[in-house]
Amino acid sequence: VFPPELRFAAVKLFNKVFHRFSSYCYFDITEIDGVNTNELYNAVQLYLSSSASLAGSRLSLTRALNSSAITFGLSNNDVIADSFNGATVLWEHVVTQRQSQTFSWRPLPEEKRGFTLRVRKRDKHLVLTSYLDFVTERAAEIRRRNQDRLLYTNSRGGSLDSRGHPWESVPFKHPSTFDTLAMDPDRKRAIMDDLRDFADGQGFYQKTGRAWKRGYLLYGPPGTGKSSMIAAMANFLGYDIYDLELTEVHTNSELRKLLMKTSSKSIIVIEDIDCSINLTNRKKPVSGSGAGGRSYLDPGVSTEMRGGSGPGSGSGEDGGGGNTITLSGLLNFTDGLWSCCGSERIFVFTTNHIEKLDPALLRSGRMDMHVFMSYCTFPALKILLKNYLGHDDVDGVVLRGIEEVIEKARMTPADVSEVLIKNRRDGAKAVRELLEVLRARAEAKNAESANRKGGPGSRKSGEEGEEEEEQEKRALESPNNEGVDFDQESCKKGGDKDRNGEEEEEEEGDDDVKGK
Ligand SMILES: Nc1ncnc2c1ncn2[C@@H]1O[C@H](COP(=O)(O)OP(=O)(O)OP(=O)(O)O)[C@@H](O)[C@H]1O
Ligand SMILES: [Mg+2]
Repeated sequence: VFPPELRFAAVKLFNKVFHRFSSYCYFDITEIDGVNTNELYNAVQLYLSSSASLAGSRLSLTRALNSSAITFGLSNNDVIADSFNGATVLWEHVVTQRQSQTFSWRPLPEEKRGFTLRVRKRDKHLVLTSYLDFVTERAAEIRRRNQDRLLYTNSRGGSLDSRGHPWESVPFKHPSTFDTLAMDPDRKRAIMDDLRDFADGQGFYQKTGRAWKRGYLLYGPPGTGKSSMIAAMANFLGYDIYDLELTEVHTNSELRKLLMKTSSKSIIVIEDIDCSINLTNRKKPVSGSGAGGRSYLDPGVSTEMRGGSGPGSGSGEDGGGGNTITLSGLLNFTDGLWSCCGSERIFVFTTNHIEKLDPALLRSGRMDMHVFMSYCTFPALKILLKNYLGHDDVDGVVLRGIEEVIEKARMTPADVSEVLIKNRRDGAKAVRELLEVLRARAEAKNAESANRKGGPGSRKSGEEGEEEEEQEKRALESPNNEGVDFDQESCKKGGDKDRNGEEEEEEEGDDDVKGK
């Protein structure tokens, strides 16, 4: 009856009058904004999934790729109220059919989805300044919690994937936690506290002008739980892991690019740092680098490096021809200007031979914590018993026997685990056998040291002895030896001076000496 223009004008007028007298204003958050996905839409959806979980009348359930958790969401055209700092807001999930004739460069979903947020006009400012930020932050947190952690690797030798990413990822499902990690409970607690302080330390790092990152150096014999510790750290903090294979990285700039593509809240791991990097003189590209180029750090070269590897030396040079990673490149990677693109990152280096590392890597502030992973101690053994047998109330006599010999036997937690796994169905037998093995080992060690005192001719007693002898020899030969001690000294001093309450664990220094 009415001409369309008149109808349109009437609706417009009505809306205007309605809005003038209404005490609410409305915000539309559509799923697709032009051609881009609207991040805020996803954030709101996730946020509501946590608060809506029980209050809503009708909920939709989703499970994301790689996730083990189910999230709740608002169903189509359903409404839910939320409150924030005294303001009440109303969310409506609006779903309409999309007209099919619209042209688009990329296929759009058939439904047009969006959230409409209704707020009182007087709360508008609060909502725009704080509430939406709060929603976005909460969503990020939920996303992290729901998503299984990822383990990234750069093992493709520098090639990029279809999205231009140098890292490849798989879901990270390592079951190691600090509960199952066998080590001295006090040291374990200290590490957990340190990690917790780090994760909560945004304000501290801001205030002190430090990049929000932390370095851990885990060292000790094979099978003492260095890799397990890294997994436990990731599970404890809920961080992703970037396992950096240095032999696959060819230049310093490649290394920098890899770093730039890591996300915050992650652990960047370089395992066996002493073997995986060919630390070379900056001006002398070494042909042996690359996939097969695993070589031990040459002490001569490292001495040469030491002169030029002070804090200021790592200023981004790509080693002459630019085809090899240098120590300075690595140092830049860990604590140059580039290390702070992104934040909240932990660097973990592991090594079986700390004495082979260049002092520049060990200097204070670079690797904040030096953690010695030692042979199995009695408290650590108790944790292993609990892990593998389900309890640690073992026959008192056997337990005392074990306590007596365990330090002398110098068995790694991996070796102890092996014995326990083999007999895990029969706990009593497992510990009896463990005691036997420990005694045999302790005796062997005793005999060995007696032989050693007897002179060089009588030294070679089995593989073990040889290996230990080898290690010892290397430790003696290594010019970095004083470097380590000096470093730890300066670490402690640095801790007093500028790292308020973040000082090293003193006992590690002692352990370190013991370890050699
Ligand atoms: N401290 C420990 N607590 C619990 N389990 C341990 C511990 N140390 C070793 N293990 C067991 O031994 C196995 C090997 O340990 P892991 O890989 O962590 O050793 P590692 O120190 O990284 O050795 P490597 O130096 O050879 O890399 C693990 O699968 C784990 O089950
Ligand atoms: Mg390991």
